Amino acid sequence: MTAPRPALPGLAGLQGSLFDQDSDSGPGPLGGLRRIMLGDGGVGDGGGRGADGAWVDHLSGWFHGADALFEELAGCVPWRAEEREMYERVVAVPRLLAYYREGDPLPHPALLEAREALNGHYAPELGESFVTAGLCLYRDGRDSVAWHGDRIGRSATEDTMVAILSLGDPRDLAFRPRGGGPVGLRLPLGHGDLVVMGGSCQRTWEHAVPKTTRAVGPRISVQFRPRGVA
Ligand SMILES: O=C(O)CCC(=O)C(=O)O
Ligand SMILES: [Fe+2]
Repeated sequence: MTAPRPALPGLAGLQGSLFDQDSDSGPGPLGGLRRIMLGDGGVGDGGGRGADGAWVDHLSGWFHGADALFEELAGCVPWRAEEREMYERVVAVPRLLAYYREGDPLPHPALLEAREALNGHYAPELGESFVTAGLCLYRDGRDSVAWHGDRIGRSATEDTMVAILSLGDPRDLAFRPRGGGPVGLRLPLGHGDLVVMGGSCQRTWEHAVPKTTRAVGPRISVQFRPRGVA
């Protein structure tokens, strides 16, 4: 039996030692980004998969003052519980959500700075800008997101990018080839980390945040996407 949980996490769950004390939150330089190729000779290529042009960029500790940002987002974002049709069934989504469409004011100025920094770095390669922001709150290790690709809209047929700022307790972001198979990459996302999924990643690979029995507190994921990608 699962214990009932409050709609919002208690911030007491946060481990103080994990967080820096800087109250001014913002993105740092992107020079330290590391690109990991998926398939095609990269990770998860055990089955001799052909070139699929999927990649993931990762940068640990991109954000400074990430604890202040976490607390402000946890407290001021209008988090919603949702149901979603998945595999032709309606299921409760085990995480809380908020969505900012193109042109909507973002809930914190540091997220605007993050988006500007990402656009400055990636727009030449992406050919457009990140414009929407999806926020997810994983209250504890029972919250998760199942295997999926962000394939609603243009990303069903075109290469694109989805950039994620991870805040709060660490959780793994796992990757496997579309349709199943062994996990090709398990990326532990820490407080203030940046991960960017690019190329054909949404079409040819799936990602998930698996449930964990580890004692983890809340995590917030901020996903920046271009127009028409969800
Ligand atoms: O929690 C994350 O960082 C991943 C979220 C995700 O994959 C999604 O919302 O599409
Ligand atoms: Fe996703």
